[in-house]
Amino acid sequence: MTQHGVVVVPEDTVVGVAVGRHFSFPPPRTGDSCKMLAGHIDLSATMIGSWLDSMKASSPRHKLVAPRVAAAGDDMEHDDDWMEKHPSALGEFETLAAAASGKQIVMFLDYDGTLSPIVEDPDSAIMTDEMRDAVRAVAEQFPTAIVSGRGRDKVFNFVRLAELYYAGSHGMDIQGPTAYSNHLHTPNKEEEDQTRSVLCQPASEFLPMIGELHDLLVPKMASIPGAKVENNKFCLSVHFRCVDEKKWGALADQVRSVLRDYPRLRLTQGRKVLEIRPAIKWDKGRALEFLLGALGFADRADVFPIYIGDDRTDEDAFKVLRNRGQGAGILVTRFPKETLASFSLREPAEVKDFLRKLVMYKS
Ligand SMILES: O=P(O)(O)OC[C@H]1O[C@H](O[C@H]2O[C@H](CO)[C@@H](O)[C@H](O)[C@H]2O)[C@H](O)[C@@H](O)[C@@H]1O
Repeated sequence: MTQHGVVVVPEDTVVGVAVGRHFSFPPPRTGDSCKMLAGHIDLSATMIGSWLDSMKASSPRHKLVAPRVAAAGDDMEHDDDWMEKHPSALGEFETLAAAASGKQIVMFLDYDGTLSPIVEDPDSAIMTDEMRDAVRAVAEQFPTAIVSGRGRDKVFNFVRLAELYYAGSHGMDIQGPTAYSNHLHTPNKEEEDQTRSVLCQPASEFLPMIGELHDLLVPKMASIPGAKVENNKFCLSVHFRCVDEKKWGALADQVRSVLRDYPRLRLTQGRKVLEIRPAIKWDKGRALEFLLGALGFADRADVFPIYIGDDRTDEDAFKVLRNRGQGAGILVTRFPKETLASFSLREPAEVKDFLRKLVMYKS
């Protein structure tokens, strides 16, 4: 839906799922599911008339109850159905491993809600040492990238693994590893230099505009208790997780009034956050494609990208995998959600278990 020239996309909206009747993996290269979720436009069409409704819709209340933890009286019918279409990547690990067999796995990991649990204060979303060890072990086996809405430096400071690729600002700020990694099985200088030189910043011209908008929004948001503006370099996040629901309308109005003067920026909605970013054709899916190309896998049939993420912005990457007919998208969620991912995991702890299992399988 477009409101005053700004596109708003609900991120956590709980909707009915119509992605085929049964789980099929690998997913079809092109199919109804891709058409249904083609970009943000279809989804916005399901939105209820206003920003406020959209923000409220981003607070799902029905938790996903997987069969293994079902309690008496739980509404199992919907969950069973959803789980059948998006089975646990842990439960179906053998299926996934069989599909990846003989192929080069490339791992893509979202940060918030995937490697660290969602917390109230965005600056406190730390990653546990156990999770860091699991990611480090994966990166020893496969090329591994962090793909986040956060600024690249900020997400690096949380993850602190120099051997990874980082794609910050929703993929608009990409940099290769700054330390050698074992997955480069031929550690010659030329190859290492090539890897380190990977850099892509398709929205660099927007940097002054984003800075200007940040300086305008901070004093406006100061009047709304609990609101927080986060500078993610090529994007901005306006957090409302700690804002009284009665003030959400005022917050949305303030953001909308400021954005009216910036037609080259667009708005999406994440988990209790409004995300402002350049209106260019670049997203986490494009970042995934760029990195596969930089790694030399653009046209290779023997590559198996795995993308794990929890948010609406990760759907762009799941869609790329569907369109390529390659790899596996894994959605981290406790709620049944419309998604193009093939598998699911319920929380970061399960992501950690999955990463560990993958490392053990490959060693
Ligand atoms: O792509 P991601 O790495 O998932 O980044 C998306 C947004 O994540 C962060 O916000 C979310 O996590 C916070 C910490 O748990 C939470 O407080 C907030 O409500 C969530 O929306 C990050 O702070 C944002 O800048 C990112 O856009």
